[in-house]
Parts: sequence; structure tokens; C-alpha cells
Amino acid sequence: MKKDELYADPQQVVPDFVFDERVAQVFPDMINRSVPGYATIINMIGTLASRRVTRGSNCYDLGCSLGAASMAVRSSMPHQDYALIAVDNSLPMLQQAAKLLELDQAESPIELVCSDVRNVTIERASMIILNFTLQFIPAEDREDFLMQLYDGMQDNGLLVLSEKIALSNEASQNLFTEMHHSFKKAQGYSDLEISQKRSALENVLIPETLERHKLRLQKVGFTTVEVWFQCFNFVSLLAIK
Ligand SMILES: C[S@@+](CC[C@H](N)C(=O)[O-])C[C@H]1O[C@@H](n2cnc3c(N)ncnc32)[C@H](O)[C@@H]1O
Ligand SMILES: O=C(O)C(=O)C[C@]1(C(=O)O)C=C[C@H](O)C=C1
Repeated sequence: MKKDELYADPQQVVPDFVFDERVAQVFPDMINRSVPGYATIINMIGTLASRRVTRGSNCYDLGCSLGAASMAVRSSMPHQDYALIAVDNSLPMLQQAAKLLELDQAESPIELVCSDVRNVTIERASMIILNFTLQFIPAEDREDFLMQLYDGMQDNGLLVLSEKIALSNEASQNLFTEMHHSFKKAQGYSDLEISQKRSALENVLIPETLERHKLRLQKVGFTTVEVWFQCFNFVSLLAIK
């Protein structure tokens, strides 16, 4: 796995973050060292899938990146009577995903689709995974997008929504930002890398409060909305139709 050193050059001008070829090459290292609890979330997505992906249904991994969540689903399923559709609008990320899937050599296929998730037709979905993806969708599009997902889900269908969140309380926001940066430093990132990555993400990753996420999921129609994981300003929710 290549090491993420994309923000180590003090001379570089820091453009807005893009999931391009350079990011695709280092993404597993980048996300594991940037999101506290990422590996736990991925493993539990597999566990949830094994209980919730029903026979004859579809499971969608939206904003799949290199397909970590999809591979966790595939390796956890007790049956193969389902379809797994992994969608991302970054071709470099999907090209890396294809290489990893080839190495994975599991039996059941994963359909890789290069598309904006907002343009994907969702049908017969027993499970949808939005693992740190919604935060990159323009905030004004999020409710309609979630409604589109809800409409394509089976009754009792499960949405897993993982997000970096904002805190409405300024002191809490500052505390969690400080703790997140301490986590990244402990993972080997320098102060410069942390600062430059933060600048790169500023206009691209738009976090919202946990309250906003919960209210919007309930407004869209999900009856059960619960936080199942949180570490500082990184959370994962379960929402059931
Ligand atoms: C932080 S990564 C997601 C991590 C991934 N879900 C995982 O579990 O490893 C965000 C991903 O969403 C993709 N993305 C962002 N906006 C998108 C959109 N509108 N349509 C499709 N993919 C999108 C990016 O290309 C990137 O691969
Ligand atoms: O907040 C950060 O520093 C992050 O890198 C977070 C985050 C994310 O939440 O999606 C941003 C982009 C990717 O590099 C992976 C992680």
C-alpha cells in the first residue's frame, strides 16, 4: 500500500481536493490514517450486510472509492442470491477498485459503475452504503438524493450513512478538530500535511451536524435512525425504512 505524502511539500500550492489518480494510488493509506475507526466501520458494514441483504435484492455502495465496503459485504454474505453495485464518479478510483477486486478473486461479482451517484437508478435495495460520500454532495442536493434512495429501497431496507460531522457548539467543534488532528499526528502526518489537507478539503467536504443528518433522514421517511459508531467528529448512522 503506497503511503499518502500528497501534502508534505511546503512549496506546493494546495488546490481543492480531488479524487484523482494521485489520490487513488494512496487512498487506502490516506483514509485509514485520516478517519478514526475506518477499519471498524468497514468490518461492521460487512456484518450488517450479512444480516440485512435479502435474497433477490440489490446492495448499493455509493461513492465506493476502491470498494473496501463492497469487499467487506461480499466476504460476509452467507448467500450469493443478491447483486452488489458499487458506484463512483472518479474513474481513477474505480480503476484501482477493479485491480483490487481482481486480486480479491472472490466468487460473487461486484458491478462497478462510473457515474454520479445522483444519477443512479436505485431499485429493490435491501441495503445502501453511503460511507463518507454524502459530505461531498452539494448540501442543497442531499435531501432529494436521500429521497431517491429511500424510494428505491425495500421495506425494512437499511441505509448506512457515515460522515465527518460539524458540531453546533464551538467549543465542541474545536475540541473534536483538535482530537482529530492529534489522531492524524499519531498516524504519522506532520502539522504541515494536516494543515494543507484541511485547506484542500475546505470547499469540497461540507460537514453538517448530527442533528441535521438525523432530522433529514426522518423527514425523508426513515423510521429508525440511530448512531452506531462515533469517534470524535466521525460518525456512522443506521437508518431503516
Ligand atoms: C471519502 S471517499 C468514500 C470512501 C468509501 N466509501 C470507502 O468506504 O472507502 C468519497 C468517494 O465518493 C466519491 N464521490 C464524491 N462525489 C460523488 C458523486 N457525486 N458521485 C459519485 N461518487 C462521488 C469520490 O470519488 C470518492 O471516491
Ligand atoms: O478530514 C480529513 O482529514 C479527511 O481526510 C477525511 C476524509 C473523509 O472524511 O472523507 C477526506 C478525504 C479522504 O482523504 C478521506 C478522508
